[in-house]
Amino acid sequence: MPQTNPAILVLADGTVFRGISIGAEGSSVGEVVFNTSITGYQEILTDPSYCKQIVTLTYPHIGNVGTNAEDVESRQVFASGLVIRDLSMVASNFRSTQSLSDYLKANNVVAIADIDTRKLTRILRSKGAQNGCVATGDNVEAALAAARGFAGLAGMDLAQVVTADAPYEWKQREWALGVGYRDVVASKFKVVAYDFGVKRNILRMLAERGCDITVVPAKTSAADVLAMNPDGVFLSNGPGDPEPCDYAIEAAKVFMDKSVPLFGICLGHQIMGLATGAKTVKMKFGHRGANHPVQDVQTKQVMITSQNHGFAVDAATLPANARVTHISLFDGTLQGFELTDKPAFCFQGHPEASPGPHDVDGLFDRFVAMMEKK
Ligand SMILES: NC(=O)CC[C@H](N)C(=O)O
Repeated sequence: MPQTNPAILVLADGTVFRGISIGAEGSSVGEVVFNTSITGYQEILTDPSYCKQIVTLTYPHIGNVGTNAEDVESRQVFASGLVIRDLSMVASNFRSTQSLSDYLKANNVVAIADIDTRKLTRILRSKGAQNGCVATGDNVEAALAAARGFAGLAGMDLAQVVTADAPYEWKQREWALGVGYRDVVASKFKVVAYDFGVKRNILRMLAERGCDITVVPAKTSAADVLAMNPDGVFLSNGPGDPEPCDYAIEAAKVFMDKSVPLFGICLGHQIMGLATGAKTVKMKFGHRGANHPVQDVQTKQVMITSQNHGFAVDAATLPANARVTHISLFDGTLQGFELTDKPAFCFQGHPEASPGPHDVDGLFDRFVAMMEKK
């Protein structure tokens, strides 16, 4: 038998799960959430929107394809911890360069396996998301105190924490088998993308469609962006509560006012909602997974989407010039809207997938068409 180190996950309500450590030594706090995706653990770990969240994967068997240097959505792991049922004993994939456990250790991520993730998920679903602490060892009291000491995500502006320090150019297109990543050769549109915690696959999908992209830090003013003379502005996904991101909400108002083609995803969608005067709310346990049905309310078409959010725009508070375009078929919450008098639209889920289905990637084409028209 290989040697195993004990680890615990303690929820703020006092529930204790005992398992084994499969990552770094130490402890970590955050909001405990669950994701129902079957694949894509490396993309999930490196999605900046998981900053200050401990991610539970409901799929029971994780790690079977190992990890590699390509399947990353940002510069580092952002999830505050990983919780799984069973770690695969072997990593078997032609692209794998490191086992999941070694990857977690190398990236200093505290992670626990061998716990009843079904029980945990049922607790989170019935009581709602709650704060927790994952730690190596068995100091339940310290972990409980840490879990209860975590302030929670409501009111937390994390976009300014994870964003890039300085602007940079993005050239990389989508990954292709046997080729890997290639760079854009000729581009048609100049896009400025706000980095609130941007996932790389969004940038890759824009580059694939002929966009020359300058990524800018979260607090870049609208005036500085307009001085770059963009054909369109993109507002990215990101962690935390959208409401305190007043700098971004102000910038979005300016782009709407000046009729600059504007596209927002996830946190970007919530920021656009707030910019129209609508309100956002914290959801009970949010949406995280790669199998969420979303309906286009005009065509009635149902698409299976990738999701990762814990806040939502309250559709009832949207102004008269906003038209609801998409709703979640799980709970009826708002999934997308557009302005009827401005070239601006947004989506709550993740059209870039990574991981997940590509049913909604037409939204990227829509953004390009909007810039073309302009
Ligand atoms: N993926 C995202 O952009 C998440 C947005 C926001 N942090 C939320 O949880 O709702």
